[in-house]
Amino acid sequence: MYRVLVTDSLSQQGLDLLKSFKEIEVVYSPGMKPADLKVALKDADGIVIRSGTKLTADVLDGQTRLKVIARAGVGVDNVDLPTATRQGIIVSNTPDGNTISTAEHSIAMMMALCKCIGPASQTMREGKWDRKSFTGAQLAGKTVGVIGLGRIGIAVAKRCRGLEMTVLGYDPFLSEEKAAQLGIELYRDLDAMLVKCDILTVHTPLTEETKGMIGAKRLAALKKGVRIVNCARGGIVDEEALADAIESGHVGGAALDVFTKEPPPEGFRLTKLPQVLSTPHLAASTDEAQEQVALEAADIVANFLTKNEIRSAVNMVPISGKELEAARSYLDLAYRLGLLLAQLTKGESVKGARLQFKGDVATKPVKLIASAFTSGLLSAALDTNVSIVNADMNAADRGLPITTISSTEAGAFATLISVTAETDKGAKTIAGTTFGNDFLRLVRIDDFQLDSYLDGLMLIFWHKDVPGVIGAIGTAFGKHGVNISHMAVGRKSKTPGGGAVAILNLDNKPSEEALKEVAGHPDILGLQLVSLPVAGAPLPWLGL
Ligand SMILES: NC(=O)c1ccc[n+]([C@@H]2O[C@H](COP(=O)([O-])OP(=O)(O)OC[C@H]3O[C@@H](n4cnc5c(N)ncnc54)[C@H](O)[C@@H]3O)[C@@H](O)[C@H]2O)c1
Ligand SMILES: O=C(O)CC[C@@H](O)C(=O)O
Repeated sequence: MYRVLVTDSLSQQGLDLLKSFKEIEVVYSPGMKPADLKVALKDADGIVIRSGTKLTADVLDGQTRLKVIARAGVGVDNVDLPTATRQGIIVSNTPDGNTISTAEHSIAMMMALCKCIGPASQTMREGKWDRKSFTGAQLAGKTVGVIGLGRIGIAVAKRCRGLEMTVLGYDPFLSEEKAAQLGIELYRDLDAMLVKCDILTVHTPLTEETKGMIGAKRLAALKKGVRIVNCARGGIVDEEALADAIESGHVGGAALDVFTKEPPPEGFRLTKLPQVLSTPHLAASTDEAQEQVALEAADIVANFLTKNEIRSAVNMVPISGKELEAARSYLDLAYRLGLLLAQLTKGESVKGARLQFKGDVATKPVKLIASAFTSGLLSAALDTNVSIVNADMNAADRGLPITTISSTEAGAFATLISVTAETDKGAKTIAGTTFGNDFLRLVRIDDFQLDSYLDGLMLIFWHKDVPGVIGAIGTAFGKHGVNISHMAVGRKSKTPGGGAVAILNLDNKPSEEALKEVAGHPDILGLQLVSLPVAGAPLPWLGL
């Protein structure tokens, strides 16, 4: 049974969807305190949050059971992504569900600000009929500057065009062609755009670069009387500088849905100013948006836990459920090769690894398949869960280069993954292939070609290619009650008499005594017992 926490208010449709999975127990606890959250997460496989829950480094640190965080909304600035990633926790958001509602809110705020709706309504509530104090501005014919032209910025720009405004835009990642199609005059220099705006609206994420992007200097450079809208993230427009600029009369007013600290602290200057219209982070709070993001977030968590599908992850290579399914046997193969190589190089100091993808596997997401290999290679050595989410980060932390080359040209096999570990003792290469979708095979150990199952307990022994060795091992294991389920032998040359390697797949673990007896055979040059997950086991490379 999987346990999923929901720690912010979530629409009923999302909760119902989560509860409809019989494998999932839902704990709905909106507004949980950080200290309780840390404890509750110890017994949770997944969590669904909105912007109220702060998954800080402290809260996430040491959470070994948690596998997936779904943010019902866009911004993941309330999740410590490096800590989540380091621990192999997938973080997903629902990027599309609240775009329109948030764009509409931005337009509503812009309109209301320009028409003095907030303060005028307040005077009416107070029983006054005051027509002299309020003179608004018409939007048609005004110039609006949109910073950040992603989903919401573009939806806002389109609506502004509909209101007959001139739309200027600044976003380093939008092409001139796309901007032209949308009727947006694109600027590559933010300061050149700012001096032209009657209204400025921001729609970027909060990043190191965008934090305080509109500070005192840029506010001073704006036209006198400019109006500012922020329905993206608090802090993109510097709050202190904005309050100063409004009090000085340079900025005409501001409409704010978001704040650096939410809720803002007692005595917060900005929201007290009459020229400021504010809402408590409400842009996405519509029935439609909340239903949509809740359904998407519930779907993300449930599908990950019950079907191992990864959707809208923000901390790993993007991959659709279909692509993941198509690459699943290769991910599993690469993970097992990594795990096997780690055991074969035990006691050596691994300096890096080289991967070669040949044939069909090269048409799949090889970066992710390489991460699955790395998760296998490192999971034996690290006591943290190493999955495709955090494998590359863990390798980089250890200064372990993992390089890949791929070619769609098939060789002797329709598909082949070869992996080589460079260690202080030299290089060790193994290679594997898939037989159908479900059968994973080891086909090479160094210079030996063979065909062995890649699962469960495997006894690998290097021996002289002379008669009697295999029979003697069979007899010894028979005596000690060890059942052999499969055997593969490979030798370097085509003719007998040289070196050979054999792999026995075993149903049960041989005793020390049995291993000693086998190792004592005069023609056995070395042996190693290794262990891989049984075929069809849960997927450790996904953190499961
Ligand atoms: N108030 C709310 O309730 C609410 C609801 C939804 C989203 N949001 C916030 O709105 C913002 C935009 O969301 P979105 O879905 O459009 O995101 P998005 O990722 O689709 O778009 C963000 C855009 O910002 C641009 N950008 C990034 N850095 C920039 C920079 N330095 N200068 C200029 N442009 C830059 C990106 O290129 C991108 O096009 C986010 O901060 C999100 O958290 C708020
Ligand atoms: O959870 C919310 O309502 C806010 C959502 C919004 O800030 C977002 O980034 O999607």
